[in-house]
Amino acid sequence: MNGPLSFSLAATDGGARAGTLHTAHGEVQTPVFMPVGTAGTVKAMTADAVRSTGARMVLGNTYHLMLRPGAERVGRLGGLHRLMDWQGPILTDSGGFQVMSLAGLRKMDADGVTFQSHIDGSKHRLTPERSIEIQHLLDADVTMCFDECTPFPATPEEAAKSMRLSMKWAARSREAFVARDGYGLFGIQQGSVFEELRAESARALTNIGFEGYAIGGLAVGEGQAEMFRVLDFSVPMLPVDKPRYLMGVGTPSDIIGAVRRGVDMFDCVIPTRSGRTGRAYTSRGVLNMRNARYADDASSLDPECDCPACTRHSRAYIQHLIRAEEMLGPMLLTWHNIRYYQTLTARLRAAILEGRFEDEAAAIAAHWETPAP
Ligand SMILES: CNc1nc2cc3c(=O)[nH]c(N)nc3c(CCO)c2[nH]1
Ligand SMILES: [Zn+2]
Repeated sequence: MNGPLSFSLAATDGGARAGTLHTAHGEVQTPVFMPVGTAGTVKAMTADAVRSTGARMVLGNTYHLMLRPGAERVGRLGGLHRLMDWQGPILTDSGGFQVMSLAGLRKMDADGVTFQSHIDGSKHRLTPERSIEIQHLLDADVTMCFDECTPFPATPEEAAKSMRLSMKWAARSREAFVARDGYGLFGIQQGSVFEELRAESARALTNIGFEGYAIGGLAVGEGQAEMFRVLDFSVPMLPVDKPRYLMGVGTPSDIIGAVRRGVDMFDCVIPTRSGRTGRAYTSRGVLNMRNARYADDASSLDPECDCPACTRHSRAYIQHLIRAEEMLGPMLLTWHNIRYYQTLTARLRAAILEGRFEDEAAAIAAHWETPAP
């Protein structure tokens, strides 16, 4: 393909959108949910299993991969696609968020952040230039700007200072990014929960110009109502012809509400992390598969799901695997949860294309109300 990663809008239904991302590693239909593959693997899943869920784009993390196995090593070995044997597009986060939430001893300054590895205590430094270089070595189709996710809650003064630093880093990220056909750099809007700061951030990013725009600084403890309130004014500030990516979101109900407000792309650890802890996201709500009530339940985990866990096994078997701490337990539940999230976004996309988004959203949510059997 010629030119940078691009986005084409196929339909809108109210605020909701259906479109296509055109990337160096293929097309991706939106709304899209990207399974998190933090350290170069979607935990407990082979690449074939991830693909069989319908997922076409996954997320990787600069922070984890720079510490282990190392960015230059991943580059020498042919990049993340080669290592993972993943043919679809990969989006990598830029490291700032993970440093603040994971690393030991860290020192932020106007130029970047110095921190200690949570793995072996070794010292590292990330600047916008180094983060962009690492993401290039990883061969990410979508590179994220190096930013600071403003902690929540923040005063307007704290949020303004943090956002303005991220906007300086966004300009330096753009400068450092090496353009390649089908690859793109996304800016990340900050400004916490304050409308004027969100507007200032959107203006700064639009003036620099990016292939996509992320909404950062949310899903940090503000709660769903506050997140939706902020999205109501933040999303329309972003260019209508570029993809909007809400970072770190979320539950199925978060995703429906954010799609309603014009968000196109999502990533979240919920389906993978909760799968490993025995929680299943199903058409009838969330089931805790450790629960004794499933010991003799020969029925399917989710009667509406076509994944191996739901078509070839029973709730009783899955409960046994989780209780016995068998590896197959997290594998089957992760597989199912990722499949559930892919089915959700595919249903939302189909509904938007047919102008029946609200009906579909209501039908999906109605089933959650029925108490889990
Ligand atoms: C779980 N909630 C969440 N909020 C986020 C907010 C940000 C953010 O503001 N900036 C960057 N670079 N990443 C973020 C990430 C990691 C993406 O999964 C977030 N994840
Ligand atoms: Zn299933």
